[in-house]
Amino acid sequence: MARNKKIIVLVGASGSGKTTVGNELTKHGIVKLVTTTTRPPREDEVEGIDYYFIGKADLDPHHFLEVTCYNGYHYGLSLKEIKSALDKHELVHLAMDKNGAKAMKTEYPDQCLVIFFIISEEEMIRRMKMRGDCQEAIEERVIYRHMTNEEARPEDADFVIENNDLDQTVQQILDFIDKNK
Ligand SMILES: Nc1nc2c(ncn2[C@@H]2O[C@H](COP(=O)(O)OP(=O)(O)O)[C@@H](O)[C@H]2O)c(=O)[nH]1
Ligand SMILES: Nc1ncnc2c1ncn2[C@@H]1O[C@H](COP(=O)(O)OP(=O)(O)O)[C@@H](O)[C@H]1O
Repeated sequence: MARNKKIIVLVGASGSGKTTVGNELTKHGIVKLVTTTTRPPREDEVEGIDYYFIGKADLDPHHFLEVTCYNGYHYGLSLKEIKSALDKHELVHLAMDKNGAKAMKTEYPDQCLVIFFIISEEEMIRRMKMRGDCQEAIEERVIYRHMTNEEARPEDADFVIENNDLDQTVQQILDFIDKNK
């Protein structure tokens, strides 16, 4: 695949801002890759925009570049989604956990740029509350953070950022992408 194509992978704990920053990147013309999940949709999530929502029985791993299990649900990037996007676009982005980022780095070593968001536990909880997550979901994600050492920078991160000021974060990421084109 052409080296000038770039896949921006946003990684970080729940509430760190992957979705919000991803939406801003979309506004800047960077196309979002929509992944598939067995998790039920949140109130404001839209099929085909946030995720492709499917039942567990419908997830055939042969159709996916990778599948991860996060907090009891499966998530995966379909081969169809990535192939069709990379045929048409130079620059794409998506949010993934660390397993997904590793798989993408292995598959697309020259194209993949992993951006890792640092967030304290206190701020993560505050933001999940602000997003409207229920207490149970928040507790599950905090436990998941502890169990998986989610806050540790992944070894394959290309850029690490504290998403405090959204506009600043987006600009820093756009600058980083420009430098690595
Ligand atoms: N490996 C992998 N991770 C994914 C994929 N899609 C989403 N994720 C990640 O799965 C985790 C859980 O996502 P979600 O339930 O939407 O929770 P959120 O992080 O609180 O918004 C997040 O770290 C997502 O970035 C995928 O296709 N593959
Ligand atoms: N830089 C920021 N400052 C303040 N709030 C933010 C910032 N980035 C995101 N948020 C808010 O934090 C919450 C969680 O963000 P979200 O993008 O859903 O995180 P993630 O996709 O990583 O789980 C949302 O309510 C969002 O509006």
